Amino acid sequence: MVAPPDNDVIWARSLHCSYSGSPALAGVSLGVREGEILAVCGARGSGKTTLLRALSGQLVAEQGEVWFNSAPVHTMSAAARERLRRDRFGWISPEPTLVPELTAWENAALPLLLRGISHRAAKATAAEWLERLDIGAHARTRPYALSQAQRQRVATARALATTPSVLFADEPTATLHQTDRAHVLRTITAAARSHRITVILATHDAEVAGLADRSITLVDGRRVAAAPVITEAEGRAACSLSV
Ligand SMILES: Nc1ncnc2c1ncn2[C@@H]1O[C@H](COP(=O)(O)OP(=O)(O)OP(=O)(O)O)[C@@H](O)[C@H]1O
Repeated sequence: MVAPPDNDVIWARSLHCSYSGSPALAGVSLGVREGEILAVCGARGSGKTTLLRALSGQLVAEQGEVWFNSAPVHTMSAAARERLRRDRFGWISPEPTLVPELTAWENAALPLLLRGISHRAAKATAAEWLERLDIGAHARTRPYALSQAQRQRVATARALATTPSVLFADEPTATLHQTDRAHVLRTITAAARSHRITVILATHDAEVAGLADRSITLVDGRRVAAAPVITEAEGRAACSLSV
């Protein structure tokens, strides 16, 4: 087994995943440096979600390796992978999944409470992130009384409140309108830069990918050539391969 390079926080080699025999990932390798924002571009069904799930230990690839720092995720027990996800990773889905019985701040504080942080500290941190996402006024509101866009802001606050080592963001703004999209993305990228959070961002949107430091592109579960993203126009070029 070859150990990953020291400066990669996530490193994967030759990942193969399939669903009922049909391949979703066919030999994807990548490395992500600490504090880097990496966009995973690709059309619908190209394997972005599967890649994020494999990298975050939600699923174990049939073949290949995933390392988090110097820890081999692919050989961990299910319980160890769950602890890793709880303690070191954050996750944002395209559709916000909040606990309906809890208020916005309780939802945002939940991962902190699961990590054993005091109620008072968890509440203060959650409140701070809700403010940053411009949803502080609704801290005591339950999800049913919030709009989809407001719920996604709460889910984003929840993912950032723990300042995870790695944030996996799967099409985090896919269901949002332009203004909400820009604000949520700005908050994610600003948080990543100020707290050195590594972000792996799945998107089919070239403008979103343009905010990343670098992008890779998937086509049918394989990586195709991708250029570093320096400007929005270049991001568009890198992603246009897949659309
Ligand atoms: N739970 C599942 N059962 C069966 N097939 C699946 C499942 N999840 C994904 N697939 C298939 O695996 C392939 C990769 O899907 P994946 O969701 O990883 O791609 P994606 O790029 O994230 O797409 P999208 O943008 O639609 O989320 C697709 O062909 C998809 O139909």
